[in-house]
Amino acid sequence: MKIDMVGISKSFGKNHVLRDVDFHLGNAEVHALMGENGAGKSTLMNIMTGLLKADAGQIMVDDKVVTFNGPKDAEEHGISFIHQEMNNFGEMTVLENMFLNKELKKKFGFLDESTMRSQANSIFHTLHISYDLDGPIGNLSVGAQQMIEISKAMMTDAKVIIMDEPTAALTTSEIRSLFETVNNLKARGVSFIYISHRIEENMEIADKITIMRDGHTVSESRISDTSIDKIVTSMVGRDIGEFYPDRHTNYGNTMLSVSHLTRVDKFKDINFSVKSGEILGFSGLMGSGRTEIMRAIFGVDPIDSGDIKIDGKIEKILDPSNAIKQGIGFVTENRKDEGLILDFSVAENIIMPSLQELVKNHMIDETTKESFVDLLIKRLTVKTDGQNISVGSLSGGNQQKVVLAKWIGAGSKILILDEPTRGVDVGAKREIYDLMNELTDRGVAIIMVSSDLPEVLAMSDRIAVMYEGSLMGIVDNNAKVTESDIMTLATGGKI
Ligand SMILES: Nc1ncnc2c1ncn2[C@@H]1O[C@H](COP(=O)(O)OP(=O)(O)OP(=O)(O)O)[C@@H](O)[C@H]1O
Repeated sequence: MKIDMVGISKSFGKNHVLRDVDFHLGNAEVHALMGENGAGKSTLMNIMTGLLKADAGQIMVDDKVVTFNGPKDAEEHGISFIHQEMNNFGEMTVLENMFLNKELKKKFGFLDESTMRSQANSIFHTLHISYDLDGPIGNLSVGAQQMIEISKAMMTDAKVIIMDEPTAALTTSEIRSLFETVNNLKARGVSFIYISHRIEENMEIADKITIMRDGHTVSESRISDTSIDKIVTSMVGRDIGEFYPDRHTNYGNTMLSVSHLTRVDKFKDINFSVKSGEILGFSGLMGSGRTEIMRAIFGVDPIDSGDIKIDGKIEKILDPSNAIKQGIGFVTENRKDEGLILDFSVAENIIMPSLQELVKNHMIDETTKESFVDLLIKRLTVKTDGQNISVGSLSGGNQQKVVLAKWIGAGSKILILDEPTRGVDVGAKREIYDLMNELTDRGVAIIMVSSDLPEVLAMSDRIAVMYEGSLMGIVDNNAKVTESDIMTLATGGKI
């Protein structure tokens, strides 16, 4: 099936998000869609799937003009959207999730469980996967849940599958099996629209690539006719030079140290420290306990034993407000649930941990607040229509920048960044790396949890590697350390 979108425009109020955009998806084709945060990719896809209505333009399926009044219309044409935040109900079983709102019934309204089971198993068979249909879906890894989403799409006989940042939370081997599945389905005639900020992956999996900038399509090319440099330049409209800035280090005192930190079933006997001016990378597979350690340090989860020292003094951090008082900031990996209040404005979110400094005579000093927020929005180049619009209406990458702005504004001395560049475009990534350098130059201690190995190797001064709740080692990062050394430790091996 092929889809052509022609002359698509869309505005939200005064914000012209898409202007006369063309997008062409061929039959049995993997088509990468790239562009900076806020370029309009999700909006375009929301129009293709009937979630939003375009102000102008046409959608054609196999050369026939179609009108989608809602997601059901698009689904009936075989178009399926797998969102980044999957809408699974963790307590429900795999089978229940797969047939949610699409339950098969026998006569008299009884559930036709055996047919549902055999349909689910037959899709699994096609995709060469196998999961326990009766286990809670919440117990599966993100990668496995993604496979279930693809299975769901296949059950609706999808001919076009749109994936938004599908590999952001996947391990290397899960990425391999996802790619295998995509190629497998492509061979059966399914097309994919693949939205990802990871250029190397796009080059590997896609046949074609469309690049958007500021609500326009700037180029469409075959992958074989383009290069990483060309893609980056057309995305940001300029040459950004190297991906990673140089690190120059000048350490001060130890700012944070933990000894024998243990939380039963999550992590055990963790010992490490981080100095002022240092970036300590935290590597490890999904579920290895990295985020759990950070949550405990920030007082979100309790610890069972061990000590946390700040500036050489043992501190009991019982909740996040204690942690903030101790100068700790936490950019969470899960910005939607923990990092931001989506209905609140950009300004309200940014000032949250800094309220005390902005209050004069029991009132927020509005002028100081405005210039404080404005400075941070400019510093982090947050693309927003103003500081008073709701954070929920920003694009994903810009929401991430707001979380960063919040903690930088709070003047944190110890900054924990959990997957700080997930979902962030290349240009903005570079800005975040520059910012990390600037913060460490000012004496901030940074702990960076990241699943992006090139990023860990480029930006960390030392790298701590976790495996199944244990710290396997902390390596000094020098030119000799390789991705495969880190992977060896992360999978329980020794180097
Ligand atoms: N419901 C909405 N109301 C108001 N503005 C919106 C809404 N949805 C999107 N926007 C705006 O449209 C612009 C494009 O957003 P979109 O999510 O399409 O970008 P994107 O290219 O997918 O970005 P990212 O890579 O960060 O996910 C942004 O400026 C965003 O603030």
